[in-house]
Amino acid sequence: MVEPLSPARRQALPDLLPHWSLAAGRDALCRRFQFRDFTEAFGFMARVALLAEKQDHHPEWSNVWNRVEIALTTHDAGGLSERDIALAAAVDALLP
Ligand SMILES: C[C@H](O)[C@H](O)[C@H]1CNC2=NC(N)=NC(=O)C2=N1
Repeated sequence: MVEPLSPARRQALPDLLPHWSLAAGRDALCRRFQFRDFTEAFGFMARVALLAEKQDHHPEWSNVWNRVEIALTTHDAGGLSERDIALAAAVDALLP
């Protein structure tokens, strides 16, 4: 079991992760990414996959050609946890 995100950290989310928003109807952080083409989008996904394995925390995501949508939530916590913040920040750091 993983600790759910504290109310204070939850309140800080917009400052901590300004590019991510709370999903409608579920406790998840989401962000859409757009790239030049499929090769770039898939290259990004490959890098995120390596991060996910390193952090043992895995995204829910979809890809349509040059677009990637990521949702982060912690199944073991039944909602957001610090693991989602850590992975979102690491994903952001991949981008220029
Ligand atoms: C056993 C393994 O550590 C867990 O199942 C991990 C793997 N990746 C995970 N990813 C996500 N998003 N949530 C989890 O609760 C989770 N748990």
